[in-house]
Amino acid sequence: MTQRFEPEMVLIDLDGTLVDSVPDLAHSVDAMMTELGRPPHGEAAVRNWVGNGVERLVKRALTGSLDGEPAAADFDRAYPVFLERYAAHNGERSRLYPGVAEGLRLLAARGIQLGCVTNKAAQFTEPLLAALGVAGHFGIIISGDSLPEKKPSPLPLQHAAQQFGVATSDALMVGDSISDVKAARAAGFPVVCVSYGYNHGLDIHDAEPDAVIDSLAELDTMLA
Ligand SMILES: O=C(O)COP(=O)(O)O
Ligand SMILES: [Mg+2]
Repeated sequence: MTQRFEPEMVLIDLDGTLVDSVPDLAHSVDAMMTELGRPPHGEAAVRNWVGNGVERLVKRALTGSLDGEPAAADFDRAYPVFLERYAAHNGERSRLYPGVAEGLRLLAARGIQLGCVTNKAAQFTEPLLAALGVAGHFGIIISGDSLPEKKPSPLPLQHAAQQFGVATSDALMVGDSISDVKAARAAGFPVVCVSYGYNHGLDIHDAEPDAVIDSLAELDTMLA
């Protein structure tokens, strides 16, 4: 039986859900690596490293591993280079995934309140949403550094629900990664994941979201 949802508010993740931002992130990571005199990683590696914020991305690039901790001096040298490169190139090669523009329109047409909850730093989130022409859909935008904790903490989701005056049971989280599922579960939100995003190279079905969709437009078929 198809799962049915009846949300008053839908919170949507950014990287890997609304936007394929890896081309710009990988370009900036590789520009940083080159500037540090180190070999570039390429898009395929960077794709598995996105989703826990830009600091963690830079640490992953420096160590070549998901949980690696570089020497503080290496990080302090690399991080500002990455920030400067990404600020200059954010949005250039990034695109909305197919079905996103239509999916947002369908949600808005139902009168559902929309928020964007991302681990991306605020300095990059707002220009990216604006450049892709979708910023106006979101009544709230919560970035990775907007609050003391980011996903997988439930805090950003709880904060958005509170701002909209919506009970967590009347909310829905839509994301692409295990962090979105963990944050939603901890906040008491139902959660739907997209099949196409970034989940550190793992199948998102293994995280056991309530449903998996192949495009944001497909969500409309699951709403009561
Ligand atoms: O890792 C990031 O910077 C952003 O990730 P998110 O939009 O998928 O939360
Ligand atoms: Mg994501």
